[in-house]
Amino acid sequence: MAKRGMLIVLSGPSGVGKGTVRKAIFEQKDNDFQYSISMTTRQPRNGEVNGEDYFFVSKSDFEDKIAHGQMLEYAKYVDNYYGTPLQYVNQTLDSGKDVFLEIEVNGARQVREKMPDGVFIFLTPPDLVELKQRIINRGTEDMATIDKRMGKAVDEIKTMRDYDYAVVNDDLVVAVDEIKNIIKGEHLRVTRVYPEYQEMLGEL
Ligand SMILES: Nc1nc2c(ncn2[C@@H]2O[C@H](COP(=O)(O)OP(=O)(O)O)[C@@H](O)[C@H]2O)c(=O)[nH]1
Ligand SMILES: Nc1ncnc2c1ncn2[C@@H]1O[C@H](COP(=O)(O)OP(=O)(O)O)[C@@H](O)[C@H]1O
Repeated sequence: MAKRGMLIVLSGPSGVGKGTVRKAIFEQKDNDFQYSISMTTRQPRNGEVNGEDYFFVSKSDFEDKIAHGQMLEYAKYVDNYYGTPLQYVNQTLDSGKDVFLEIEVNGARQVREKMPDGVFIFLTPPDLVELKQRIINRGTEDMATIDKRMGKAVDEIKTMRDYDYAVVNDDLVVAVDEIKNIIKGEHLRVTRVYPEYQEMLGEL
């Protein structure tokens, strides 16, 4: 049986650049992990594709999946549900492949409780002024929604200490590189417990 894959969780406040960083990571083809597409009740934005950006579903469908235990985690975020379908994650990890989640902080906390072996990475903004500017620049939310999101951001940033790593998303290229290095480093730690490597590496 294949060794179970590693779960990688990227979280952080809305607008910090999680989606941008995730897309940049997956545009580079030199990685071997699978992105878990989230499910949401939010309306698709212009250009978003069902089954690529998210699985867009109705509130009743989402609640049905929660009731049937089909979500690894979920959160209500600014009036909409967001969550990770459980089956894809388990099947992919069982097949020996790594799975990458990009989720908000409440969901990350639930995953940490269920799968503490995962690697938890917090993406943090250089500062709050820059965070607000990024959400405004993106132009996808009205001012009332932006204020709601900023209100949550401070509480979200306080959870940083619960993570294995914090990466500052100042320069996108640097942040992407740091995340890829973290994942590589974690793999090395895992492979070091293999008996056949112990001889090569000596006393660990
Ligand atoms: N808990 C949880 N959060 C998610 C999931 N998918 C996306 N999110 C988060 O939900 C929040 C809102 O997402 P979205 O409406 O797409 O806005 P954006 O990430 O700010 O572009 C973001 O913080 C996402 O990272 C998920 O499956 N579970
Ligand atoms: N390193 C960065 N420097 C400047 N702007 C960035 C950076 N990373 C992301 N952004 C911008 O910030 C905004 C929010 O990014 P997004 O990926 O949607 O955040 P999140 O998924 O965390 O909500 C977008 O307009 C994006 O282009």
